[in-house]
Amino acid sequence: MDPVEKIGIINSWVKKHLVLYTGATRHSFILSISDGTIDFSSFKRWLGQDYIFVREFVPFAASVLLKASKNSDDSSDMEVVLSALASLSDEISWFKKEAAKWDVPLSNVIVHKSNQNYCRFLESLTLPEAEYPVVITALWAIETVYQESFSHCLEDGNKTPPELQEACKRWGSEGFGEYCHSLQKIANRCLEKASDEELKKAEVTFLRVLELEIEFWNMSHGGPK
Ligand SMILES: Cc1ncc(CN)c(N)n1
Repeated sequence: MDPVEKIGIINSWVKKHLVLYTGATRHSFILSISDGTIDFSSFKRWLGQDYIFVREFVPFAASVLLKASKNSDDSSDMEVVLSALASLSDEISWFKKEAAKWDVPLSNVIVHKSNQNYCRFLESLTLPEAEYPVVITALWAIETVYQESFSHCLEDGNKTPPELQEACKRWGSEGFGEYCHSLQKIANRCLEKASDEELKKAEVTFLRVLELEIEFWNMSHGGPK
C-alpha cells in the first residue's frame, strides 16, 4: 500500500472508497455517452436539472472563496477558487444556449428530488460552521467527478455522439483537469493541517458528494421522481 505521505490524503481516500468513486465517475449515464447509446431525452433531462444545480453552485463557490480569503495561509488558493467562480458565468450562458438548441425549457423546471437534496447539501456547506478543509474537499470532489466522467467520453476509441462533444469538452478538457488538480493540491495541504474532527468531516463530505453525484446521474438516466 502507498503511504499517505506519498500519495496525499485525497488519493488515499479515493483508493479507500474506490467502488463508490468509480460508481460516480463511470456511471451508466456517462458510459452510454461514451459508447454512443445515450437516449437524448436523458441528456435533455440532465441539461435542465444541471442548469438549476449550477445556479445553486454559485453561492456555494462564493462561500468557499470567502473562506479561502479568510482562512487560507496561501494567497494562491483564492485565485484558484476565483477562477472557478468567474467561469460559472460562462457556464450559465452555455446552459442557456445549449437548452435553446435542444428545446429544453429552463423556466419553471420541476426540480427533481435528487437535485433538491444535492442543492440543500450545498447550502449546508455555505454555513460559517462548515470548515475550510471540509468545503475545499467538497469543491474538489464535485468538480472532479465531472472532470473524470466527461474526460472519459473524450478518450480515443469512444463513440461519443458529435452533438455531445462540446458538453464533454466543458468538463473533460485539459484546462478543467488542471483546475481540478490545483484544487486537489489545496485540499491536501489543508487536510494535512486539519484536526482529526475536521479530517473525519471532510472524508464523510467526500463520500456524501459521491452518493449525491450517483443519484444525480440516476435521475438523468430516468430514475423515479
Ligand atoms: C451535479 C453536478 N456536479 C458537478 C458539476 C460541475 N460543476 C455540475 N455542473 N453538476
